[in-house]
Amino acid sequence: MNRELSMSELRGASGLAEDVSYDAILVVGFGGPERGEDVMPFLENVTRGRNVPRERLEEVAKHYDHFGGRSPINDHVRDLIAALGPELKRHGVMTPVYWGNRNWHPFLADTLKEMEAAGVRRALAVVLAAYSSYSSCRQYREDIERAREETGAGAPDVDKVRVFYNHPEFVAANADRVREAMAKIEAAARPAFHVTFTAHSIPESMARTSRYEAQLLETCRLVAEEIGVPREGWSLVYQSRSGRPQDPWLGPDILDHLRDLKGRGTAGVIVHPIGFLSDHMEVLYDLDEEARLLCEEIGLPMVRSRTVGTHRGFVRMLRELICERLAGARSEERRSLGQFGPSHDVCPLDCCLPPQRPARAHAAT
Ligand SMILES: CC1=C(CCC(=O)O)c2cc3nc(cc4[nH]c(cc5[nH]c(cc1n2)c(C)c5CCC(=O)O)c(CCC(=O)O)c4C)C(CCC(=O)O)=C3C
Ligand SMILES: [Fe+2]
Repeated sequence: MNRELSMSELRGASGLAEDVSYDAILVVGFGGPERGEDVMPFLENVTRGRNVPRERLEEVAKHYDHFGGRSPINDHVRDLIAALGPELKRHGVMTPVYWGNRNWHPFLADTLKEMEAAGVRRALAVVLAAYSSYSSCRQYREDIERAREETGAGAPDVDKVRVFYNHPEFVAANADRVREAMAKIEAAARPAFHVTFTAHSIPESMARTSRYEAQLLETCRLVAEEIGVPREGWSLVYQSRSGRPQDPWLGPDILDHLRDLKGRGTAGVIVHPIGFLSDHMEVLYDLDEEARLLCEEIGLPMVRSRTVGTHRGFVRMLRELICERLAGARSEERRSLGQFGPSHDVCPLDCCLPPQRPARAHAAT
């Protein structure tokens, strides 16, 4: 069988009475700094072992400094959990909700220790990333495993909910956000506006080991369909490119795309960050500062649409993803739209493998 066995399958295979229940939910975030002195240590955590040049780090540090060293992302997760808890209770789910981040406090390892102390044996992780890639799937799982090792023998088992890019509630929530943005444009001008979906760029070597691009395109297509925008009326582009300039990353870059739209005589643009779940630093800086400034320079009217954030439908979807797992592996309720079907609960062994990093064979001359 070409996939990792979950603890429940292992227990099932051993013939022991199978307990498919989880005794905690673990929300897993990216993490972000909340004060100036945390910016550099945070950036070092994010980029450890990753081929990101020092100059890029210093540049990104300035983005954070621009906002007083505070990323809003942790507040967004606090708000999301504050909405998710009552939503679960309304549906009879009393399971406690914990929160741990990959790159900043509260760190996963600290949360797992707290969970162990509270007697949690088995947790269901809600990873706050909608699409599959090494960065947005496997790296979260690796970081959870590292945190479990750090916690020791008593660390809870952690399974992860499926990626939800094609969940009807996710598509509908994104469509709603684009409609909100459209409402800000005068009705007569609206049809001439282009809808530009943006996502975090990743190295092409990373894109090759996952379904990131295909999933993004699918979500864009489904959202465009829901809001009635024809194929020529929308584009998927990429933002927040990092890494070394000589390594190819997914494009087109949003800034080149905006210039191109202007060149084609487009009346205006709605920019929707479909690749992100909240209006965090990559949205506030790379879109609201950088892209907006360019649009002002070239005279292209731009409306930035909001991410799903705490949209009620998005919160409902998270509750549904949790409930379908609590209901047991054989649950028939796995909603999805489009051509790909619901993604797997348990990642196959080759899911979102790390990119092949260029290795230096001999000293550069
Ligand atoms: C696919 C993807 C998502 C979406 C899925 C998900 O949400 O997980 C995402 C989200 C985010 N990325 C974020 C921040 C950063 N990402 C960086 C760097 C990188 N991201 C990458 C990919 C992604 N990133 C990659 C391939 C790199 C290169 C280094 C590496 O190979 O890992 C860097 C380093 C500096 C730089 O930009 O060079 C920072 C600071 C924040 C927090 C914002 C805040 O603080 O408010 C969030 C939510
Ligand atoms: Fe990132």
